[in-house]
Order: sequence, then C-alpha cells, then structure tokens
Amino acid sequence: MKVILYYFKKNLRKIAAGVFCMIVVDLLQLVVPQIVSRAVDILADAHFDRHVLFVQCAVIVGAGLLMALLRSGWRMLLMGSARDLERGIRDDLYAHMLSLDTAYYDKTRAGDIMAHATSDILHVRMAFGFGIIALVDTLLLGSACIGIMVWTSPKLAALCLIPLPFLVLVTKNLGNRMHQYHNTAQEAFSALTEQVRESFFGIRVIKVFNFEPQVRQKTENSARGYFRKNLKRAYINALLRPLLGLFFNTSTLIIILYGGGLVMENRLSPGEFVAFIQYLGILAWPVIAIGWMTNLLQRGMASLKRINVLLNTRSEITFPEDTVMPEIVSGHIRFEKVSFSYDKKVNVLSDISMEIPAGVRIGITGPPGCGKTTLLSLIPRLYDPMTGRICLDGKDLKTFDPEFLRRHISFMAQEPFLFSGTLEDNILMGERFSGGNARELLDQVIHICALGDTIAQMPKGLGTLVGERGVTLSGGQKQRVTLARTLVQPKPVILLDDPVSHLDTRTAEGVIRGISRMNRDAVMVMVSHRLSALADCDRIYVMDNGTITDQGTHEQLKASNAFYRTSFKVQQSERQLLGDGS
Ligand SMILES: Nc1ncnc2c1ncn2[C@@H]1O[C@H](COP(=O)(O)OP(=O)(O)OP(=O)(O)O)[C@@H](O)[C@H]1O
Repeated sequence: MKVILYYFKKNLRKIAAGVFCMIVVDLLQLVVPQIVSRAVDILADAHFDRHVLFVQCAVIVGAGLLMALLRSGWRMLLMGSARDLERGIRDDLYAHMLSLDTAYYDKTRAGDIMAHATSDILHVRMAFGFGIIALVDTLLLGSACIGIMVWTSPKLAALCLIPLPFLVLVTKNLGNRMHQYHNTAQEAFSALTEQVRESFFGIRVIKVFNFEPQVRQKTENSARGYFRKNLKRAYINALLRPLLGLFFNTSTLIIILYGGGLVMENRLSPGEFVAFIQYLGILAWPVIAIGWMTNLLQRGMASLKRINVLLNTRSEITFPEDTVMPEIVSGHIRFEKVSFSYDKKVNVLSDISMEIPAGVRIGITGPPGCGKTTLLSLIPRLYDPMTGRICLDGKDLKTFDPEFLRRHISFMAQEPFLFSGTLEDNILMGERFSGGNARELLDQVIHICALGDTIAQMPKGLGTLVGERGVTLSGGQKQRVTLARTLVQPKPVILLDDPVSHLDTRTAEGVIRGISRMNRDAVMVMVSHRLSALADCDRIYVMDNGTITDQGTHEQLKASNAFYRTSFKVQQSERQLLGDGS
C-alpha cells in the first residue's frame, strides 16, 4: 500500500484536478435531463415560444461541448497518473529484480516473473485509475441520480430501481468469471508464445532430428488450449451484455407503464417523464461500476500483494552498511576452509583452502561436475560460502561493497552470452573509452582474442550487429568476443571459465599465449579441461568431487598426478591425430 500512497501523493495535484473535472462533468450530465425536461414541457404546451426552445438547445450543445472538453481533461489527468504509477512500479520492480542474487534466479522461472510483472502491474494500474473514476461516479453520479428520481417521484423511483441490485450482482459475478477466463487465456497465450519461440530458437535441432511433426502437434495443442480458453471468455461476454440490457430495459418498462400512467393522471409532466428515463440511462453506468469496481479493487489488491512479495524478496548475498572500499586492490585471494552447497544439503565444494598471491596465475582442472565453475563463482560473490571465508587483500569478501568488488573482477562465464547489439557494444558493454591508450588496448585485446580477421570480414567491422544472442557468429567467435569483453577493462582479478573450449588447438594456444603476456600484474584464475592451456600457470589445482586433490606446476603434476598425466596424454594424442603437431 505504501507504494500506492507514494504515487498518490506524488500525483496529488493531477488527481485533484482530474477529480474536479469529473465532478463538473457529472454535474453537467445531471443538468442536461432538467433542460430536456423543460424543453419537452415547452413543446407539450400548444403555444410554445420558439426562442426559448432555441435557448434550451443552445445550452444543451454548450453543456455537451464543455463535457467533451472536461472529459478528455480528466482522462488525461487520471489515466496519466495511473500510467505514472505503472511506470514507477515497473522501474522499481525491475531495479529490485536486478539486485537479486543468482541463487534466486536458479529457483525461479523467468517466465513466471514476467507474467507477474506484466499482468500484476496492469491490474494495479487499473485498480488505481479506473478505481478512482468508478468511485467518483458511483458516489456522486449514482447517489445524485437516485436522489433526483426519488425527489421527482418516490414511488416510480422505488419501482424502477428494483432490477438494479441484480444488475450489480450480475456485473460482479460474470465480471469475476470473465477475469478468471481472461487470466487463463493469458496463461495459455504465454504457453503458446513460449512454445513457438522455443521451436524457432531450436529450429536447427528440430530440422536435423526431423522433429517437425512433434513440434507441430505440440504447438497445435497449445493453440487449441488458447482457443478454448478464449471461447469461454466470449461465452461470458455474450451472456453479460444481453443480461445488462434485460435489467435496464425492465426498469425502462416500469417507467413507461407506471410513469406513463402518472403522466396521464397529470401527476408527472411529460418533461419529467422523459428526464426520468434519461436519469435511468445515466444511472446504468454507476450501478455497473459498483460491481466492476469491487472486482477491480480485489484484483488490484491481490496483484499488489504479489508485487510486494517480489519487492520484499531479499538476496541471500548481504553486505554490511559500512562496506570496505580500499583505494588499491592488489588481487590477493585466500580461500579459508570454504564449503558450499546449492541446495543447502549436499556439498558441492568441501573444505577448500587456497592461497592466490597478487600477480599469480592459477589453473584449475578436474573432471566434469567436480565444482570448478562453482569455485570461480564464489569470488565475485555470485554465491556465498556456507562455511569458511574468502578474503581479498586480507579482508572477507562479505565486507566489500558488491558493486565495488565486481568493478575489480573480470569474469568470463563458461557459456558465451552475447546481447543483441553490435560487436563493439558486446565487447565494451557501455563502457566509454578513457585515457590515451584505450584504443590501443582494444586493438591489443582484439589481436589476442584472434578476432582481427573476424572483424575485418564483417560488413561494418566492430559496428556489425550480431543478432539475438549473437546468432550470426560461430561458437568460437562468440567465445572470443566474450573473452575480449573480459580482458578489455584492466582489472586486478581475472577469472576465466574454460575460455578456449570452443577453439581449435592452434587458435587456443595463440589466445592463451596472448593472455599470459597481457596484464602481468593481475591475478588470473583459469579453469580449463585443456591442460596445455594451463601449462604456463604458476600453480595448477586439481579438483575432484568438490575438493582439491592435488596441486603443483604443469610439469610436477604430469609427473605425479595420475588423472593429470592420463588426461594430458589423451589430449596430446588427439592433437597429433588431428595433425596439429606437437
Ligand atoms: N545452479 C545450480 N544449482 C544446483 N546445482 C548446481 C548448479 N550449478 C551447478 N550445480 C551442480 O554443482 C556441481 C558442480 O558444478 P560445476 O558447474 O561447478 O562443475 P564444473 O566442475 O565446473 O563442471 P564442468 O567441467 O562440466 O563445467 C554439479 O553437480 C552440478 O550439477
């Protein structure tokens, strides 16, 4: 509720002006039947004055024009405030979601967040915007109409209002059902969109495995589900409108039957009779609005609750108020008896202790799934250890401001991920060149990552668009672009997770040679299955099943570690078989 109050206060002037315009429009709406009533009574008089009639008509036209003007005024003011609330909640929510840690995204589906973020924000906006409108109209227009009708003829008013409570009930119940069907139709539409998106995304797999009939069937089922849900919504809609018409026409019939009698008995003037029908017409909207408004408010409150749950979700990664931000970071990293588990049950890392002095190059290897990536992810605090601690320059990582920490760490993930944009956007990630040798550094990184030829072949060089997730690049090209992104900003800690896995041996060796020559002061931790890539590292750790089982230089491990020696021999034989030379 706090968020609503904030935007209510922020837009108070606009809302007040909008409500004022609405009140004037409502009052004008109430005046028009009185003018019509007078005009009808003038007409009913055999000696009516044409001039007076023209004046009445001119007043009605004037009131109509003023109403049109003020109506667009309040729409702009109130809808504008509701849109501002929507924008604000969306911004807050997105900023909050970005602040959540990776553990949250491990257990939450992006599709669910998207669905909540879109439909829930819409419901809150509707409740806020239309809620105000429906409230003003129900209170002012509804009670004024009923008051005038009762004042004109209490008995006629009582009789013709009998069907109206049913109108409220029908609007509320069918409106509720229509909303439920709308939601299920939306879910079915999301499922259909996701199904189509996935099939286009995986089109190559679908084609080579001849999966077309299966995916067509699956998409057809999703489309049929969407069709059925929409049909239910259409049925309710088809029922709602005629029912509203039925109740409204029943009231009109009562006015004609009973009110007509009153006119004949001269207890009601023809003008009052016509005005009565007009007031009933005006009353229809506030009556429908009662049912509609309660639905809107219920839905809006439920959505607001869900948004609040998201906004109150806290990261497991926390940091103290007075975070550490030293002027110089040398990059000295120490793991002290670190254990970690994703599910808080089974340890993925156990009792890891490791000393990485500043400027040292470390290699990590081990069988698939032994915990290498997990170990690397703990350094920029994508996750925190369950027990033990990791220190940077002697201080626990948890005492650093996370943004400051990550500003001093370059991290290359195992899966190359490119954003849709240009090559340059993907390498620089919005960072602008600063300093005289920045361009030189970019050229050097392009050279090290063997991207020179790739860029030269691109129609617009570095300015070439790479398509969604870099679809226009090969796997190896994508990996080299992400490597360039990691190396282009000189940082004291460089973490590389299998940086040359998609490259052929010769290119990989060139890239590794280039990496080891650049930025010699930085700490570099490189995970790799390819042992020749680790040959130049000052120390190599061998992992198995979440623990460090051995350590040494390339030569030492070749001599003393069975896993290392066997893996190296296999890789050497493969290399010779592929004719890469030794
Ligand atoms: N986000 C996650 N949630 C739960 N379990 C995970 C997650 N990421 C990895 N794991 C599990 O943790 C273990 C270690 O995974 P990790 O990716 O660290 O291994 P790795 O040594 O880098 O493997 P590879 O050499 O294949 O890249 C594996 O058993 C894996 O299934």
